[in-house]
Amino acid sequence: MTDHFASSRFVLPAIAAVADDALAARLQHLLDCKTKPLGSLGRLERLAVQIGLIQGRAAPQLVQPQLLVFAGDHGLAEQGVSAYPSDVTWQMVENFLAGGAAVSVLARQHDLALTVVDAGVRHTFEPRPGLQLRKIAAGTQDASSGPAMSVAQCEAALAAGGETVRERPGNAVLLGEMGIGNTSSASLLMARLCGLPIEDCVGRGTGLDDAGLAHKQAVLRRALQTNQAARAPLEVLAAFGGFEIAMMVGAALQAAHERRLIVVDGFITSAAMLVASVLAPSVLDYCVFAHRSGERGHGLLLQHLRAEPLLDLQMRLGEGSGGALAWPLIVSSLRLLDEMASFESAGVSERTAVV
Ligand SMILES: O=C(O)c1ccc[n+]([C@@H]2O[C@H](COP(=O)([O-])O)[C@@H](O)[C@H]2O)c1
Ligand SMILES: Cc1cc2nc[nH]c2cc1C
Repeated sequence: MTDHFASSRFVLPAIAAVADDALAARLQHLLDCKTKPLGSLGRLERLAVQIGLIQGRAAPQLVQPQLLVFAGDHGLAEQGVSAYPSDVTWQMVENFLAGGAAVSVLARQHDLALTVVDAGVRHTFEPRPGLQLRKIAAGTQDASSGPAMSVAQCEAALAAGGETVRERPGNAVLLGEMGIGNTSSASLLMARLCGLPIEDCVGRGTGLDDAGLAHKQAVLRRALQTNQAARAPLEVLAAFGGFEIAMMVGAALQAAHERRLIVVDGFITSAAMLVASVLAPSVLDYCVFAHRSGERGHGLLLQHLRAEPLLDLQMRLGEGSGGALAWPLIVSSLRLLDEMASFESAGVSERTAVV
């Protein structure tokens, strides 16, 4: 346990750093022996090495990938910081479950087990398969007039996120989210934890126009001012909130503890990984950042995390859609490591030594 948790019920899971120079060299050697010019699989080679290190073996495999979409509502949305009304959050949860959302299509296409988690939606859902009811409260409080949630609620959300992962099988989790107003939460977390001007961290979210963006910036400046005193990681998370964001933090910490691969989606999911990395820096060893979202601020956040996203499709949808799209690339990196012939086995001439 670290100091942050001195008086808390949430226990930070132990996370091992994945550094193993001998295994990294072995994995790279295996890739270098494959029938291809040295290094020619580029980013896919680093990906295969990373997953090998996470699993601590030279023949890594991915089994039963779990796509977890955490949903929550935001009191801050009442300040007009989104182009859409809060009701879209619960309506989209229904759409995820009915199979009609982008992430539902992609999860089907790529055989990803999709679970939607009600982290704090302002709506009562009927229980059904594929839906986990873990509501902390019916939406957060308005962060422009006080903390979005109490520290106790924040801890409960972290714990619930961890339990969601613990209960699921497999060795890979893809994280996604749904919550009208949550780009505001993500921007506030980024500004406070990275020490950046809020203007560099704010974008148009679901599609604000210029006036809407200016208004959003003014509201977020007020939220930062109101929560001026929040500096410790858990206080910052509680102040700027998002029950779905806090649950993604807990889910990532638990996944890394269990040495599972974590596939990170867009801006909001990355902000959750920022919080997780402040609590436990080695969590980033377990993360693959699926894409650079079109949301202003995401590029800078990825730079801050020293993350190298796999894709840039100018998407800004969330839901875990970027993670689901990156999944086949991740699988391919391991198939290439496993199945490609070596120069020796295929009888192909090796690189000529330059004299
Ligand atoms: O993933 C992203 O980068 C991303 C960028 C912009 C918007 N979103 C999605 O849009 C919603 C938040 O946007 P907003 O404008 O309501 O703050 C939320 O449901 C997110 O999943 C997601
Ligand atoms: C329709 C809609 C779908 C979404 N999916 C994730 N965020 C979203 C926001 C809106 C508005």
